[in-house]
Amino acid sequence: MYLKALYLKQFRNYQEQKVEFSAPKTILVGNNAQGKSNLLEAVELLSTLKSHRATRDRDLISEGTSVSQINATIERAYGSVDLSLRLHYPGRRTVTVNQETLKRQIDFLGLVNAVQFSSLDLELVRGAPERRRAWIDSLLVQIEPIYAHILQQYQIVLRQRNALLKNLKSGQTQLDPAQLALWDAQLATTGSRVIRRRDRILKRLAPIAQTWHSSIAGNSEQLTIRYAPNIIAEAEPPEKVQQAFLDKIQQRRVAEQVHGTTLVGPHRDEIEFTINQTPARTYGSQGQQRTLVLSLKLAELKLIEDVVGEPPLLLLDDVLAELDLLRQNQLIETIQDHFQTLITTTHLGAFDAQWLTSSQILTVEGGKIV
Ligand SMILES: Nc1ncnc2c1ncn2[C@@H]1O[C@H](COP(=O)(O)OP(=O)(O)OP(=O)(O)O)[C@@H](O)[C@H]1O
Repeated sequence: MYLKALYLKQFRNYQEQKVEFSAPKTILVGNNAQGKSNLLEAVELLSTLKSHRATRDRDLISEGTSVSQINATIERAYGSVDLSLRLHYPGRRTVTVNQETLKRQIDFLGLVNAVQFSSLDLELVRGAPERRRAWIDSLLVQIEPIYAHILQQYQIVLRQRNALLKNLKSGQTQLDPAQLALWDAQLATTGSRVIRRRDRILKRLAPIAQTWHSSIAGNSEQLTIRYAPNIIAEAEPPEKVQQAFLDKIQQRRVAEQVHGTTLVGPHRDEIEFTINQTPARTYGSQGQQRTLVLSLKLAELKLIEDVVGEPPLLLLDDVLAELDLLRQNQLIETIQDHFQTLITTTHLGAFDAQWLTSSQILTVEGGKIV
C-alpha cells in the first residue's frame, strides 16, 4: 500500500498542512518539538484509531480549537481510497471512506496498515506488561479489525464487574451471588476470546521474530516468545480456556472481594520473551533487548504483509540513531523500496548518502512543512 497524500487540519501543532509523498522513503527533519512525531501520529490514528501518546482526543486537537481533521489518500492493490477522520471536542469522532460517513468506526480499521517503531518501543521488553499487551492489541486490531470490538466488549464487562466489586467492598451493595455469577460468565466468555486471539497471533509472530533475531544476533541466541495468560498455561481449546477462567475466578473469589477489583483475566496477562531460556526483560543486555525489539518490528512487517497481502507502511520515529550500524543496516536492507517508510530525525548526518538521494526530504518547523 502507498500513502499518497495526507492533509492535517487543526491537528496538534498543525493549523493546516498538505503533504504529498513522492518517494517510498520520506525523511522528516527538524528540531525537537516542531511536529515531526505529530505527523506520524496522524498516520497511526488512521491505522488503528488510537495514538500511543494520547488517550484523549482533546490532546490531539489543536489548542484553542474544537475540531481536528486528518485526511489521506491511500493506494491499495484494489484501488485508491480517500479516508477522513474528524475529532471533535466535545463530541464523538466521525470517519469517512470515499466521502461516505461510516456508521461503525470498526469499518475504518484495516484500510491503512502501519508498523510503528519509536525509541519508546525499546521499553517493549523492559517496561511493564501493560506495554506488551498494548503492543499486541494494536497489531491484532490491524490484522483482525473485529478484535477491536472483542477487546471493547471485554473492557466494558471488566469495568462493570470492577464497579460491582468496589461497591461490594465499600458495603454500598449487598452480595447477590446470581448477579456476580452473571458477570463471571460474561468475563470468562469475552476474556477467553481476547486470550485466544493474542495467543494465536503470537504463535504466528514468534517464528518470524526468531528467525530475525538469529540472523541479527547470530545462531547462538535462541529467542522464544510466549503468551502467558494468568488463568491457564495453554490457550486452546476454547471450552478449556473458559472453564479454567471460571475455576480461577472461583479460586480468587475472596481476594477479589478484599481488593474490590477483578484479579483474573487478560488485563493482567504477560507476554514472555526469553533468550536462551533467560528472561530478556530482567537479564537481557541492552544490545539483546534492542535486537529483540528490532526483530519484533521486522516480524510485524512480514506478518501484516502475509495476512493483508500488501506491504504495510513503516513509521520510524527517531529510532535509527538508537540502533548501531549492524542493526541499522539490517533494517535498511529489509525496507529497501518495498515498505513505504516515514522517518523522523533531528539531523540528516546519520543517514547513508545513498538513502538520502533516494528519499524525499521534508523540513518540519513549528507545525509546518517548509
Ligand atoms: N493539541 C496541541 N495543540 C497545539 N500544539 C500541540 C498540541 N499537542 C502538541 N503540540 C505541540 O507539538 C509539538 C511537539 O511536536 P512533536 O511531538 O511532533 O515533536 P517532534 O518534532 O517529533 O520533536 P522530537 O524530536 O522532540 O520528538 C510541541 O511544540 C507541542 O507544544
